[in-house]
Amino acid sequence: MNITVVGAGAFGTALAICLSKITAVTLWGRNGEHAAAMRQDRENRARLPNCAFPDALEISASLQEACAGDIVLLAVPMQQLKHFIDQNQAVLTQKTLVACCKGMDLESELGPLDVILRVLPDSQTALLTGPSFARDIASGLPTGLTLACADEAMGRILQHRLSTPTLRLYRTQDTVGASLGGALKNVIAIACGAAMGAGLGESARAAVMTRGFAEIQRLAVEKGAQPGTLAGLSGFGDLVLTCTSTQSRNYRLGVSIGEGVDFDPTTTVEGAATAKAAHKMAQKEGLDMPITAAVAGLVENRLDVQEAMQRLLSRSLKEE
Ligand SMILES: NC(=O)c1ccc[n+]([C@@H]2O[C@H](COP(=O)([O-])OP(=O)(O)OC[C@H]3O[C@@H](n4cnc5c(N)ncnc54)[C@H](O)[C@@H]3O)[C@@H](O)[C@H]2O)c1
Ligand SMILES: O=P(O)(O)OC[C@H](O)CO
Repeated sequence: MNITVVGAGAFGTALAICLSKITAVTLWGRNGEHAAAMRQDRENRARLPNCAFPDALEISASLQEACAGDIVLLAVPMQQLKHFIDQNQAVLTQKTLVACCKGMDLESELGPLDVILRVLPDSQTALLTGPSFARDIASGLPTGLTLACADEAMGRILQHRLSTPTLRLYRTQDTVGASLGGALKNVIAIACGAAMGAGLGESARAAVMTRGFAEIQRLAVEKGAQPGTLAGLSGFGDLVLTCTSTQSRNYRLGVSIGEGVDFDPTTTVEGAATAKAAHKMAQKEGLDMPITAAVAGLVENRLDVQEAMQRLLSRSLKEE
């Protein structure tokens, strides 16, 4: 049975390359010229250069044609997801929709699955998340991800359909925990990058990462997540990767903020919008999330790193 990957960015391309080694996959991109170039070059030079497509991988610019199978992986940026689902409801009805994006919708503060279900309430949905860089997955390096699906039977099916010899999926029914862990780790990665970019040191980064994890747990548990999910790949695992690697765009945005240099505004950096959405949500819930508030201030240019760190350090002393 065919699997469709929607979104010919770095991550969609990496998943398509990896899965096409075990099953029939069609990668759909919205831009016809880009799709034609990928078909001719047998690689995605724009988003994931030097990762050759397996012969079996099909490329299409027609969503109708690409969505012939039953499973559709959605690898568009979080802030584009609602628009994409709205525009393509007819094609997506009756499909099992696996969101592969990380973040919270800025307008509604919803995660990917709730964004989908608001438009297509009867859809079967799941979330694929966890520590992974597109290039690692495409290169066949060993990777462990979380497949979150509220329906256990469907979760088992997807776990088996989407695992490969190098991509090992763990299953959970806790979609809230998996979603919020993946969304909020990007916010903390921006904070860690900012601390490093400003020369505050690795000890400061470790403190920000750890106290950031406490914030992730606080908000996610309030929203119904299980603490064990946050300790897993989708939470702690992805936090560690994203807060410590210059491969991460969220981390690199933070470094640029800390260094006071410009960052390419066209780069997909999910943590920027998510920081604003999470800050709003925390305020509404009356939750203390000072690092998230600081990152919202940094990305909105209301604060600089020294002010943000001063605010964090001058808070009243407390129990851990
Ligand atoms: N790159 C990674 O290493 C990685 C790893 C894990 C998860 N993710 C997640 O995957 C998601 C996508 O990230 P990416 O790295 O592929 O980003 P990217 O910037 O490389 O690509 C995004 C793609 O989405 C397409 N797109 C944007 N709006 C669209 C729309 N309305 N309709 C159809 N297509 C649209 C763009 O044309 C582009 O091809 C993000 O949520 C990210 O957090 C990325
Ligand atoms: O490049 P980033 O910061 O979007 O991170 C990519 C993945 O989410 C890491 O798991």
